[in-house]
Amino acid sequence: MEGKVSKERKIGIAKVRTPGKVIISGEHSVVYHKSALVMAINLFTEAQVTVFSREEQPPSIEVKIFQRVSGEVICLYEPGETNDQKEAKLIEHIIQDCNLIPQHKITLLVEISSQIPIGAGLGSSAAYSIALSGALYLGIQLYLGNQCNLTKASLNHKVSRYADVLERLIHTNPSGVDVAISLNGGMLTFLKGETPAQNQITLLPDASNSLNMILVNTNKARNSKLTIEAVMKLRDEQKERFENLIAKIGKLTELVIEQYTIPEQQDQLLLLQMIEENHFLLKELGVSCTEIETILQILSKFGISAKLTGAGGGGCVVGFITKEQVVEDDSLQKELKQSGFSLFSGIELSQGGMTFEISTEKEISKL
Ligand SMILES: Nc1ncnc2c1ncn2[C@@H]1O[C@H](COP(=O)(O)OP(=O)(O)O)[C@@H](O)[C@H]1O
Ligand SMILES: C[C@@](O)(CCOP(=O)(O)O)CC(=O)O
Repeated sequence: MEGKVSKERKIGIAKVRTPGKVIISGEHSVVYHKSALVMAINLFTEAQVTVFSREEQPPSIEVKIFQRVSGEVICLYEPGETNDQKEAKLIEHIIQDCNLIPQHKITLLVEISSQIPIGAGLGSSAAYSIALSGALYLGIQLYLGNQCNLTKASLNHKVSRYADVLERLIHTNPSGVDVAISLNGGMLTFLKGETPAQNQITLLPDASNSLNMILVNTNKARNSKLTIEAVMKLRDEQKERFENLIAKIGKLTELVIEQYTIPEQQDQLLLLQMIEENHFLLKELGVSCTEIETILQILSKFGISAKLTGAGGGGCVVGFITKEQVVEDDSLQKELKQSGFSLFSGIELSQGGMTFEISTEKEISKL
């Protein structure tokens, strides 16, 4: 990619890395101001930006976005023909917010790479929004020579606002929970406020629970936007039924949060029952599908309590077992595979959230 910009002076490189997530309880109801419990997982999206200052005319701020998928490089965004794209709107927003005047001659080459499957309910859109926003912001700061003034807090603040802009363009009405967990990492509870500034985020540093978690992908790609819109349709067409279901999921989630935060109240079997009840309510809300139900049946044969995670309609199922429970992994894997599903291996909590690395000609700094 560098060959394309040989007449330009390289200023530096910045990298942003941020995790995906699993919603333990509260998907959909979180959009309607009920609490959600969510954890970051060890699958990451990374964006690397290389910053060039151009010498030749005309002045302009050029951004190109590439994605690396299985060794192949695909162009996601180039200036010119694709200006109605969501990425173009984000770039415009960040340029304005950074007061970058068009007299500048700057090229930002962004390369995205991701371990998070897209459209699987594991927060790929939020991780993409954060990684891209962070890379663009850091690229501009590098160009302006402002990198020494950056603090982690100010970066988090900027990136959460920018990522929210892109998430709104990808989804219809995101709650903000995915951006919050990806930025912070670990485990947290999230309550949507009337404005994003009023969102309540409570980090759960010591949230340890005696349950083990497994993750299964239906391999049925779907779009969160459509599922969120289907729930909005239910709200508009069957108000009472919708409100009843959202209230029940909200209450159940509060009880699940207690299980994770009040050690004296921990009751593994009760928690497993609540996971199953949560799935039943999500199914009633209309966001399950045949593939998810088939996975639930398979998992139940192995004694695993499970629910869909994320927007539903496809995507992933999260299953829980007690530490004492023994599951025949090979048989489970075989049965899931035969039906076209995949069991993730090695998925665990990611304590860290978004991280940055900046390198100029002279220095390397990590934030
Ligand atoms: N790594 C990525 N690169 C480019 N776009 C992405 C990436 N991840 C997510 N997206 C965008 O987000 C959309 C999927 O988001 P969504 O339906 O919410 O699924 P998920 O549950 O995985 O977040 C994609 O259609 C695409 O527009
Ligand atoms: C359905 C919802 O609660 C979670 C969506 O998660 P995902 O996009 O499927 O990863 C929507 C939201 O909170 O914005």
